[in-house]
Amino acid sequence: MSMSMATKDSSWWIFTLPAFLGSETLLDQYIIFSLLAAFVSLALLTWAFTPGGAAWKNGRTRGGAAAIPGPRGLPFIGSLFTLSGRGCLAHRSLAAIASSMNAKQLMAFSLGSTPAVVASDPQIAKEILTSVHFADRPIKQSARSLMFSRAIGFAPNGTYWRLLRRIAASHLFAPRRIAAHEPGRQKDCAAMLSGIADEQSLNGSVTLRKHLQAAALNNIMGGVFGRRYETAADAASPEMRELEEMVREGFELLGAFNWSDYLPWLSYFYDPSRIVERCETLVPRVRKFVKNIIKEHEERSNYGNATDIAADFVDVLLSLDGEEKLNEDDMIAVLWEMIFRGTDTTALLTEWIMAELILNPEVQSKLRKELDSAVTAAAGDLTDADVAALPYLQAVVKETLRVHPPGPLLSWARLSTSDVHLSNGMVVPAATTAMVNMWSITHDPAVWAEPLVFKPERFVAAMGGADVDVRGGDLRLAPFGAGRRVCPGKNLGMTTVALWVAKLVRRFEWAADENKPVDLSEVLKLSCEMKFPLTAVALERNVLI
Ligand code: HEM
Repeated sequence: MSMSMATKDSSWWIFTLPAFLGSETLLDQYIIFSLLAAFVSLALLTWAFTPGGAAWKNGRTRGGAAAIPGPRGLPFIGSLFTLSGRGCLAHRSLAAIASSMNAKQLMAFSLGSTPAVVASDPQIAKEILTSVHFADRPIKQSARSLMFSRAIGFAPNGTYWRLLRRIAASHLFAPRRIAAHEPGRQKDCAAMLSGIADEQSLNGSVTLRKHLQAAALNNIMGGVFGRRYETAADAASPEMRELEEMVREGFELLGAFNWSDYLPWLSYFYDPSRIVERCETLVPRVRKFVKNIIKEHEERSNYGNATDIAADFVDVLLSLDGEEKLNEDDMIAVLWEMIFRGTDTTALLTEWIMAELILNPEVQSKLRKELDSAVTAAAGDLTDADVAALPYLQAVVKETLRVHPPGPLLSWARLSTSDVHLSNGMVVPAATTAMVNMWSITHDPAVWAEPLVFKPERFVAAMGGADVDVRGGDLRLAPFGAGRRVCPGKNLGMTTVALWVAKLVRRFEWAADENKPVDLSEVLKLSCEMKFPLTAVALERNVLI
């Protein structure tokens, strides 16, 4: 009897739902269920018929004469997995998808509810980076929490951002300011070389990264804060420890992939890396640290002297008057940002260069020959000016920027502020996040012959190569971006790296460590760095440096 009842009416359990869900009537439940089902079906249907995924609904990819192709990704989250995950190399995954979909010029994809495009073609990349409608950036939650929305990199395009760029351009990055800080740079470099020599004689090999990071931090701290940590005691001081720890934590927070940036509702209950909490802990530490330095400058009260060519950037900011005067929080944001932008990029680019020089001994000896004859000609130590005039050295730096661009997706994306019409007939709608896959362009055989071969000669005019402008003028190789938001630190970065490489190669012969062969695997964090820090044998040469 009970058996037949069960078979006759197998939906009896529905009548128990109101009790479980605490609802008064069954009708409520049906309505909720139907609405939910309708919503999910609609979302799935939208997703199924939308190139680029759900964030591109309502035909947003088809605003121009040509539609923007792109992968649908997964329902609701779109292509988030392409960018997230441990060991994920987003530049390579995006390049592979763009190539398979014939979407190198421009590809649409969805990052949760955020519509995004990526250009892997020099012409379209140029149009995006130089467009006035792409002069904003989307800002991550961590960057906003760490005050970066008031710093140069994330400040929206407008009066405040233009003011910051102008101040930085004339007081921090102008060629004469860079030249004025050369003595400090030479000192940091000399300290790095002796640290390397000591480690080599102690261990028989050198792990280069920590030496480069310390020199990079000192270089920025010197130019920006007027403070260097030169002696062993300085380097081990609690202040330096605190600084290093804050920088490391900041890098981790800014580099971490945060799902809530693209699925904002997740932030209410899912924050596995505790990003919000960690930012809240870090900010007061940063404030205290930077405020102390500002206070010391104020007490010295000679910042009226900021026109002094060797003044540091704190002096300059303190000396601003009237409408240009920044409040304390803005100053902290701007100063703190410089440390983040300026340290890892120069250190990790130099590490890639040294790795390539070890793997390509013939390039290393050719470079050393050029350096040795330059020292003879300069009748003394190598200066920034000598180094800038060495074509092979400059070509080695450029070739490394090509093979290992530190920001393979140019690090910080752009945001369109109105519809942008491109020369290929496509239209990028307003409020779209745009990336440029510089790595894909620099590895494209249609753009560069034998793209996987490390060949600095391709940049030396006298060796049949091309003199390519890497500072934003030629989108075949624009590792510093281009347009009005191009990297303002490009000259400082190039000068520093070229000087370091010149001195490293002149003072030591570099060879692979047999126990730890050079491994060019990448890891993409805030920038793209060597996954396994470079360890090498540095044999001291008998030269005056
Ligand atoms: C090898 C060294 C470096 C590389 C490869 C690099 C790369 C980049 C890239 C790709 C961008 C985005 C550009 C764009 O959107 O078009 C950028 C922006 C920026 N970089 Fe650099 N950078 C380097 C060194 C530096 C240094 C040394 C500093 C400062 C001390 C610096 C400060 C900045 C700032 C403030 C921005 C934001 C500009 C804005 O949004 O207006 N960079 N950098």
